[in-house]
Amino acid sequence: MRVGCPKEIKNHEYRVGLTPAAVREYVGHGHDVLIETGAGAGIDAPDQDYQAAGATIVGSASEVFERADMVVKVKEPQPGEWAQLREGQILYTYLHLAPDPDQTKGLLQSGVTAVAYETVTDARGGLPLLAPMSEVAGRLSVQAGARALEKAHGGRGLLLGGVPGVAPGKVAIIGGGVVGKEAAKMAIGLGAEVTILDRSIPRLSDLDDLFEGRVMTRFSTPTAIDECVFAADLVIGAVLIPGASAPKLVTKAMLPHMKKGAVLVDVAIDQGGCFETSHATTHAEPTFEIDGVVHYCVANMPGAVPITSTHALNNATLPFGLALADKGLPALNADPHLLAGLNVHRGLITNRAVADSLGQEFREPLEALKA
Ligand SMILES: NC(=O)C1=CN([C@@H]2O[C@H](COP(=O)(O)OP(=O)(O)OC[C@H]3O[C@@H](n4cnc5c(N)ncnc54)[C@H](O)[C@@H]3O)[C@@H](O)[C@H]2O)C=CC1
Ligand SMILES: CC(=O)C(=O)O
Ligand SMILES: [Mg+2]
Repeated sequence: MRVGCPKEIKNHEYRVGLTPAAVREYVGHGHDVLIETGAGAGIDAPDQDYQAAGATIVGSASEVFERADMVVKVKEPQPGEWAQLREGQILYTYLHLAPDPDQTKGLLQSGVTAVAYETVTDARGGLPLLAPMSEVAGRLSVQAGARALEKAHGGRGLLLGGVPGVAPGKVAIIGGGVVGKEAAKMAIGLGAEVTILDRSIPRLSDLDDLFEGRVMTRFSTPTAIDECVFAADLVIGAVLIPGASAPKLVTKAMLPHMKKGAVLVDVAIDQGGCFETSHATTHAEPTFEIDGVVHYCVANMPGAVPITSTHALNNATLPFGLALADKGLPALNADPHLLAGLNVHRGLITNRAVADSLGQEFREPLEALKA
């Protein structure tokens, strides 16, 4: 198969779909790999490294889209990219379609077969291709929140860890999955007072064991959310219902009851956000303020640390990517976990949560693949 990787074009997105090490594996499996010139610049991987791994460097993204049987990316395709996709081609990347009807329409019209990293599953009920970026974003969320809390950045002017004799800041983390756990580690490391809210009692129990009393856990009800959000200096939104739009757990009406200059970091923004007042921002302009509350809603947080993120992402995407390249569409029939990643195929939506969130028709993926 001919596998292609264009340079990412989203605002301040410096990750790349394939590392030279991944290219070497695809080439070792007998595939041709096309890399857009400069695609690896953000991870300090020049064209020569890709050539040494066996790739062919091409001069433009359009050549990658035109010649590749499978396009490997990081972020959801941008409007100029949808137009270049076609039937019979596989797109392997993050998509986050539930809150994005325009992109969904673009993909449906292209006829492409689109496998979304964020809905591929594993045997333990996890999301193995989302997890590495959730680890990065979870850790970054506290860094971003701490910075936004600085007075010059619009925040309360509070140091999360306090100092001897002065109380630390309070951090409320809504959603105790991968993002929530990593955020908690960082917030504890800074010395903050941390509460994690989740709807899963087994998850709260695991977190309680893991942190040995260093975090408070709360079952996530509207009342518990009110209490924690109103008391917090920093709130991190980290909930997920896989594939679906995020539930709005912090409403606009709650903002006036929060501390002035408190910070909301909505990591779940890529699924539409879990704060009613969130809208996606970019690394160029990451924050905005509503009712005295600073919002940070960057939808590609891991793009800020592309070296760490790209290697972590490739570690996870490589085995499934090789299966797709080796077998083509039958790889989806052969592996229910990879099949769970199929979101769009030849003009059909094949992920139920995506279809339901968008109010569109759902087609069983195995049935769609037969069509
Ligand atoms: N903005 C960015 O750059 C990035 C965003 N993300 C996003 O972060 C979000 C979280 O991802 P993960 O931690 O990997 O998901 P996860 O599935 O590991 O954890 C989500 C948690 O939310 C909990 N939850 C669901 N409904 C809840 C409710 N009403 N109240 C409290 N908890 C609730 C679940 O029980 C689960 O423990 C996702 O939307 C993901 O796409 C991930 C990476 C980067
Ligand atoms: C998961 C995601 O949206 C990201 O890594 O950018
Ligand atoms: Mg995103």
